[in-house]
Amino acid sequence: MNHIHPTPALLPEDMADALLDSLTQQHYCVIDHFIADDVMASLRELALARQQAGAMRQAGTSRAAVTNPDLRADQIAWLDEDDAHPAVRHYFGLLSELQQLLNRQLMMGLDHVETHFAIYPAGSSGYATHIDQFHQHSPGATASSRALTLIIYLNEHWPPEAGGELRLYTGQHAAAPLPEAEHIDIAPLGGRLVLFLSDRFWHAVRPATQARVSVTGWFKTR
Ligand SMILES: O=C(O)CCC(=O)C(=O)O
Ligand SMILES: [Fe+2]
Repeated sequence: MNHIHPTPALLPEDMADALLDSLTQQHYCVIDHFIADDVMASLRELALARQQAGAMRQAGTSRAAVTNPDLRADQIAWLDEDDAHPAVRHYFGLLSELQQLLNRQLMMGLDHVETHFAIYPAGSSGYATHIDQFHQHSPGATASSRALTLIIYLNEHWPPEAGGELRLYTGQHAAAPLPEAEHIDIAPLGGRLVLFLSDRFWHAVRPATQARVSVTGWFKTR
């Protein structure tokens, strides 16, 4: 297993500045190498081990009220803040620093986070265009709303032809935009962080030829 050495500040200052600038200006941000390779490898290993152990289940969508792999092909496993695994502790440490930073600098009023691993199997259709706010919450979660979506990709090798991009629609739309509406495509490169305001961005996961591994979270207000 990988050895993880937490430092007093898990989030370097230049990274924090870039993140704040980008979030302020665009309401989303993409930060490469947000987590170190050893942390990524360790989280990835853990996600795959949970899958092997049968601890992941087919994700659902609230709209369909049932699992429907045509809408959403991923399997998920929720993460517990009390998990003693070093990589999970490191991850929650990062989230906590991030939450404090955003509350201090942008007054976001973030109260807590819910987070899960996600694995889209090789050859998956991805995740249809949606907004995160109206989704089913984790068992036992409160009805408070999702304010900020966070995704960290855990893919060691991801060639462009593998697809699987996160398609983020940059315009504001009352209903799901057409596939080619103004957007950016973000490749799920290992260590990359994506943050966006949960109630603002329609987004989709493009079909992928390889298994696509990530950890996704939502910071919620009270
Ligand atoms: O993995 C991604 O890039 C996005 C996942 C997503 O949209 C979700 O889980 O709600
Ligand atoms: Fe989403």
